[in-house]
Amino acid sequence: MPVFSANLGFLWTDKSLPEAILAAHAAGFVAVECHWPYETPPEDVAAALKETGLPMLGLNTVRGDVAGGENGLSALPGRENEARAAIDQALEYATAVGATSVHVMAGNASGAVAHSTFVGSLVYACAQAAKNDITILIEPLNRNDAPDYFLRTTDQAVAIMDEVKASNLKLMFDCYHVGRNEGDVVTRFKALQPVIGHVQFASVPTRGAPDQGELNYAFVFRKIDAAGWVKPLGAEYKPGGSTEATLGWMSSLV
Ligand SMILES: O=C(O)C(=O)[C@@H](O)CO
Ligand SMILES: [Mg+2]
Repeated sequence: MPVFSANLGFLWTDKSLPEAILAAHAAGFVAVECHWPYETPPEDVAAALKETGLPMLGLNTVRGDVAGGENGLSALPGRENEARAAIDQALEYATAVGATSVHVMAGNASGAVAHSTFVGSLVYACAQAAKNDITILIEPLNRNDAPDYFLRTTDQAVAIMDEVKASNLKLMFDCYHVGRNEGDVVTRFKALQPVIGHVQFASVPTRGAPDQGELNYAFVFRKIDAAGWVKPLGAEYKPGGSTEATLGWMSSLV
C-alpha cells in the first residue's frame, strides 16, 4: 500500500516549518520534504522531526535571484561558484536535519555550455553528498510552468545521469511534470524505476490535490505500488486554502 510524504513547500504554508511537520504527522503522513527551509534554524526542524519521528526526505538548492526570474544556478555558465555555494548550503542543512536527498536546481538556460555546466555542478554535488550518504536529485520541470528551465524531459535527465556516472545521482520523478510534459506516466515510471530516487504528484493540469484532474491517481498509485516501489510518495500540490480540507485522497485513492 502506498505511503505518503507531505511536501511542506506547498502544504501547510500557513504554519512555520516545525508546526507544519507536526500537522503532517497528525494527518497521517509518514515523511516530510520541503523546498527552501533556509530561514528556519535547522535545530528547530530537527526537534520537530524528532518529536514526530518523521524523516525529512529532501530539500532544494536555492534558486538565486527569484524576483529577477531565476530558478536555480547549477546550469548557468559563469555562475559555477554560486552554484557550488548553493550545493554546500543545501548539503549542510540536509546533514543538520538528517535529510536523505538534495534536489539540485538547474536554472533557466539552454545549449551545450549550460549542459556541461550542469554536469560539472552535479559531479561536484554528488562527490560532496556521498560523504554523508545523501542522494542528489534532478527534476525535469514542465514547459508550461517553467518554460526556460534547463531540464525539461526525463530523457534529458537520463542522458545527464549517464554522463555524470554517480551512483548517488537519481531522478526526481514528479508525476505532475511528467504528466504535463510527456504523458504516459505509468509506462515512464516503470521504465525509469531503477534511476528514480523520489516520486512526487499533483493533479494534472491544475497542480491541486490528486483526487481531481485528468490523471487517475488511484490507478497510478496502484501501479507504482505493484511495481514494488515502497518509498513514500511526495504530495507536492497546492491546496488553495486549508490543507486539511484537501486530504480526503489519502483514504479514497489507496
Ligand atoms: O516544482 C517542483 O516540482 C519541485 O519539486 C520543486 O521542488 C522545484 O521547483
Ligand atoms: Mg516536484
